[in-house]
Amino acid sequence: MKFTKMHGCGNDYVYINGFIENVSDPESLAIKMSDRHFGVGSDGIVLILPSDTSDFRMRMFNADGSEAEMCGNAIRCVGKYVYDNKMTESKVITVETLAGMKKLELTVEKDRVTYAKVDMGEPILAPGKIPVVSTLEPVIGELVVVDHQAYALTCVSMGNPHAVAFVDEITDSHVHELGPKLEVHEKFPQKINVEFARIKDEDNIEMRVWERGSGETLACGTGACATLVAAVLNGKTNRKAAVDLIGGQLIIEWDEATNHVFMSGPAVTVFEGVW
Ligand SMILES: N[C@@H](CCC[C@H](N)C(=O)O)C(=O)O
Repeated sequence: MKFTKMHGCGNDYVYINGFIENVSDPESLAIKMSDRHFGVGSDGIVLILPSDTSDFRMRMFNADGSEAEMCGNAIRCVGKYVYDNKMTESKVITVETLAGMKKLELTVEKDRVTYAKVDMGEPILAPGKIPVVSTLEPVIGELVVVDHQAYALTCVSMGNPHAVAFVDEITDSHVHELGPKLEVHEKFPQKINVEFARIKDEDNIEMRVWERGSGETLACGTGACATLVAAVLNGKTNRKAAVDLIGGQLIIEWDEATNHVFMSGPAVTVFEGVW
């Protein structure tokens, strides 16, 4: 089976062209391929498929085999894959996901996609739909207790669930110790992606993530969108800001007129292989 390893800001997935390859058990394939010692090594796998409603369809599986509704870094790479492999000639495409249809505008240099802007749709703020057990709406500063300490979290869904903690300094212990405990906390019935964010100024945010199903990754596109929305809800930034992640930078804008969030960032092919 042919595959392509790609990344967006270091958030790396194995991409499989479902137009020509048949994957019968993507959950276990994701676990095997993602293994960084015995597999290809990735944060998960992404299937690129035909769609009845959009130009293409994507399915995304975390490194533990769980399927996620949406992936911001992966959808930019899907745009690059289909354009670079001449599956479309259009620089504006739509992609069906479990979180609805997303529209991409592709930037092409020397016949290859280098960058993409994605309309990520409206953020979901109702607690029951994120989902989070909370009486607040929007869920700003929900106190979640871990090891007898309360953490104030702002919760946002970008189709997949996120909890954002604003901190003065992001530490390894936040990400590696608190992250996994929050991921499976009883307040989050479908588990949660956890973002730790430091406000640099009103136009710049630093963020690290503990992802549901994959652990720490070098970047999270939906997480960066959720963080910008959380920062605006808390009055900490403007509606457009740069989010600096370990693996690179994403530009996120929460447009007031449409209520849509727009994410712009790079898409990179690393190598192709045969499994
Ligand atoms: N890295 C992704 C998000 C991947 C899915 C996430 N771990 C989940 O389970 O919701 C991104 O770039 O958005």
